Amino acid sequence: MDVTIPEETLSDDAPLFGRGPAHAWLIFIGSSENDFRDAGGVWSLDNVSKIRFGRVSGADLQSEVEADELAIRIPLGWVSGRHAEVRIIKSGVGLEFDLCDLDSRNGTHIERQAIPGMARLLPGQVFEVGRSFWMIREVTQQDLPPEHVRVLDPSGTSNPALCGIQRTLLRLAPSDVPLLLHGETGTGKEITARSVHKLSERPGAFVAANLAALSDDRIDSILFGSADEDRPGIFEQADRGTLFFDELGELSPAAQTKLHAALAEGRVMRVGEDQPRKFDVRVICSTLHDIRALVEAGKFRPDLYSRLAGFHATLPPLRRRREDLGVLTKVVYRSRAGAEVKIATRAFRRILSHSWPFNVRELHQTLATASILAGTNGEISRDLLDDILASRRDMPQSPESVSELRAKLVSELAKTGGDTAEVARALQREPKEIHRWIERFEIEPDAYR
Ligand SMILES: Nc1ncnc2c1ncn2[C@@H]1O[C@H](COP(=O)(O)OP(=O)(O)OP(=O)(O)O)[C@@H](O)[C@H]1O
Repeated sequence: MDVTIPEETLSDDAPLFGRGPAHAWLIFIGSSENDFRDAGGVWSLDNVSKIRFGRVSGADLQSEVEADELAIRIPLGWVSGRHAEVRIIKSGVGLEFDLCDLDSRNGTHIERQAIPGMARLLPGQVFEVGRSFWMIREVTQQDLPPEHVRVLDPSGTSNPALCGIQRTLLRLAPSDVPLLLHGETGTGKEITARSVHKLSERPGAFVAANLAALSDDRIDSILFGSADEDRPGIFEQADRGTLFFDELGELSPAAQTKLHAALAEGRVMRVGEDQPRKFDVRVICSTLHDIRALVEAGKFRPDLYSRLAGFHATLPPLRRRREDLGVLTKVVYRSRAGAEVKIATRAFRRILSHSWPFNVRELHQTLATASILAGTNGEISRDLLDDILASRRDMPQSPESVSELRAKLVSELAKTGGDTAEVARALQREPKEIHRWIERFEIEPDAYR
């Protein structure tokens, strides 16, 4: 089957060409044949002009640098003794990579296409050497090994952009600098916020709030608490801890004003009380939207933005960090199914070529379902994955029929001028759900503005 990888998945590296001295990493995505052992390994290619791939006996992947050659020895029977090599050429525009098959028994592939002897390999492309999967990434500077950031991300990352973000977040974690985490749904914004809170060693609680789902009249009691009910608001609950606001870009103007006032004053009054209460919170916000664009469009208060975005990080979508798919697959299906489930190599190729529009959450759910449905031999097959991914295309879990739902969504978008927060309120749904439907139906909310 022909698979075309969207160009977007490769583009991480493109802007780096021509920007000073080029550096690159070789990344081992992993192999389902040995349960993703050593997946996520990274080698710097500084001073390396050739990478040689061949087989080794035993269980461990081995590597050795000799002069300017990096020898990678893979413990898989599918790999030939001398299987393939990558020649690295320094050119005026940066680094260039030629992948050569050395007459191997099982061939060498780039994005699932067998290469005819030799082919140009682009950074960000997945290449396959005897059922083991690899990638080269160009990086702007000689970077720290990704092991240094594993403490923040439970599964670790070998993606240079995400390594950089996580390194910065690690350094900022013990401070009270407010963080704004931007990214598509399911990219791990909340999980990142929780990790930052854990590392901050702030003694208070981590409190997650979604103000976008609330009507303006309920916001006061949620933010500030209620004297009648003797209930603290979220600022009090998160005192000396971390307050996580989900979906910042969906805040109504009234909610923005209240939030700004509370943060500026550092104290709140419960509804029905006239005694101010001080709080000390570290704020982390997440958003699907480009808040700076909302500020420029006059839809988000600039003073609130500047108060919340001490550091603004954009978490990459899964399709732009395919080097992490081996590690993420291993972590996810192990935690769901224990060690007894295996993934067929054909199924892992499917995982590598799927675009994962709902990111890590979609990968989690797909593998969780697949682990349960895996046949009596305990193997997740390519056909099973295809069936699960195809079933998702059909519709969100909802009692309404697809056409009814779509019609309602379009009509509310038209009524509200494309205001998704308003649509969520009108349809009594979470804004996140509205965004998932919009993506699923490929609707362009801007067209209704
Ligand atoms: N690096 C990761 N390792 C393991 N699991 C992850 C990782 N990133 C995300 N997940 C999983 O993906 C799911 C979504 O993560 P999370 O809720 O943090 O995403 P989000 O970006 O906040 O999504 P949304 O915008 O829809 O709220 C969770 O089940 C989480 O466990």
